[in-house]
Amino acid sequence: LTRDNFQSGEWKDLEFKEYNYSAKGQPLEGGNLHPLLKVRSQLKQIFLCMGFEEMPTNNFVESSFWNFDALFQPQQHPARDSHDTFFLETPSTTKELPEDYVPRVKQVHESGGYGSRGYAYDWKREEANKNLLRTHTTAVSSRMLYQLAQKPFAPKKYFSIDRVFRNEAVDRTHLAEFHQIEGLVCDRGLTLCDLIGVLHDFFSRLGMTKLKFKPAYNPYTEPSMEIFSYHEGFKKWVEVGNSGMFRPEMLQPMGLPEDVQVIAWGLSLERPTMILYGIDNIRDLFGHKVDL
Ligand SMILES: COC[C@@H]1[C@H](c2ccc(C#Cc3ccccc3)cc2)[C@@H]2CN(C(=O)Nc3ccc(OC4CC4)cc3)C[C@@H](O)[C@@H](O)CN12
Repeated sequence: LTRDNFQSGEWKDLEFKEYNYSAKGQPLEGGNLHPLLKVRSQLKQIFLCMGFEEMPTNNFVESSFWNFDALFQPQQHPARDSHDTFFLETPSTTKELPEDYVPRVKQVHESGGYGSRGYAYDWKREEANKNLLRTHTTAVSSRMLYQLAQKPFAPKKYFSIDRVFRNEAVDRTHLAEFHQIEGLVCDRGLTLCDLIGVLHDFFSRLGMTKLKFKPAYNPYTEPSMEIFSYHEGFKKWVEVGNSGMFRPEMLQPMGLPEDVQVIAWGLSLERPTMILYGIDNIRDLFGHKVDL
């Protein structure tokens, strides 16, 4: 039956078969949410249920100052080399740094303070001005903690889940960029026990109830711990993240009260997604399939 033969009246001389009301319709090809986005919203819900606020991470470009110097990461540290970090050509430098804070960062790098000996080198403003693609969301954490220090102190719990960029060799499980997940708690009198406790709470919400911790090193946390979880499926311990207590050399120059500590941890979004979805090549997570 068409519009034409209906309007012309031709339909009266035509023969039509019975309408089959139980015929199945065409399968609807709806879209699917991307696995990364599904795991990201699951993790966001976990943080929100734990009372954490999301940090604003909508700046991929960062200054070396917030990405490294504010975190007490020395200017000669290998991670600051262009072999590990993507530096920008245009705009190559930032002009906006808090001029009252920069001298305190310079001082703590050069001669320490707050019980630290510092690194005894000439800290250069030009190095701190260099723009880069942030290598970790801890750059955002440093900005947020500095802002927190500019107001009368109130405890805070922050989280971030966003893209970070590292100039590293790519392989089956590593790309030059990945999504970092980071949580931090800022309060008076926090200890390593509080860090271990919040890690058990967080990872238990991901089904990981058997954790163990190994001493580690980060330039901006002391003590630091690698986090391992026993994977019943693989029957082995899997490294599921890194954590630590931000150093006084990072927190004190910001102006946070002396009795305030910050515990923090991080993991990637790709690793849990690949394991949860049984994906063994990270390229299968992104775009067209490139068989190497
Ligand atoms: C360039 O590598 C960095 C990335 C990424 C990572 C590592 C450290 C941090 C951090 C931090 C930090 C530390 C102190 C203070 C603030 C932030 C963030 C991401 C993962 C961190 N890792 C990681 O995600 N592993 C992981 C996480 C969850 C998971 O869930 C499965 C369902 C069971 C499985 C695995 C550990 C390793 O994969 C590691 O080899 C790769 N790491």
